[in-house]
Amino acid sequence: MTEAAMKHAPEPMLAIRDLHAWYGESHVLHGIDLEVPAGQVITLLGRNGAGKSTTLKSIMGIVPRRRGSIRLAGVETIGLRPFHIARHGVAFCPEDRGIYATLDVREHLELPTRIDDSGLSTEQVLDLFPHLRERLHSPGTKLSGGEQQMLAIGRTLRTGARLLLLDEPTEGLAPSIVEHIGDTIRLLKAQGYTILLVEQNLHFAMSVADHFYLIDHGQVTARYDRKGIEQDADALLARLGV
Ligand SMILES: Nc1ncnc2c1ncn2[C@@H]1O[C@H](COP(=O)(O)OP(=O)(O)OP(=O)(O)O)[C@@H](O)[C@H]1O
Repeated sequence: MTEAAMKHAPEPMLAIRDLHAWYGESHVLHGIDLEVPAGQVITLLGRNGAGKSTTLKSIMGIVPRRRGSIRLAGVETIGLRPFHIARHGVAFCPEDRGIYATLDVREHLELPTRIDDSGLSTEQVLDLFPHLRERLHSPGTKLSGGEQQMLAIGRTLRTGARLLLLDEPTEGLAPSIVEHIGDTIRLLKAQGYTILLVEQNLHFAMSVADHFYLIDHGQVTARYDRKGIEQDADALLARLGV
């Protein structure tokens, strides 16, 4: 690309450079570099403990100590607090889904802070996940794992965020529900959302993602496009230990 073309290239939705993160004395990310272009689905793959969740949490600013650069649509956020980072249009679905016993489905959907008016209404979320409409007054923890995951994703869509960070959305779910989550991710992508996904299920990841990063010991050790991941899938499955 010429210098002039580079000047006019749009900033990626998310650009991470030389990201380090620590829990107390424990140094767990060792210079992560990654880019998430707007409108794409990117998956982080890696063994347990590799640093995938910590990468997502670092983007949200909820890791105690981090260093490097995390730019959201060109804006540096490494020094910002979580609330301010969220206002730049990013929302996080944690691995434990963050669903409460004391709130019912409707309350979970009415609780999120809206960053602007582009967030879905509760009705629009219920149209996307009709199962939830039938469970509107059920306490969050009485829902099945799949319903909890739909609620966790639905809650992020209420905020108006356009970059969604999903941590292992298919973990522990039955195949038909995994398929529904896959359909939802493809639909969100078609609607222009950008998604950064952590996933252990390689076949699921291959069915939704455009690009893949392999994380090992807090570093990116490989990058694949769709074609590359298909060619390397068997070796990768052995490497991931799944
Ligand atoms: N709150 C914490 N306090 C201390 N160490 C932590 C904490 N959370 C994670 N770690 C450690 O940081 C490293 C990276 O963990 P992380 O959860 O990011 O890995 P992961 O790739 O997401 O794997 P998993 O699927 O097991 O969550 C691991 O060694 C883990 O034990």
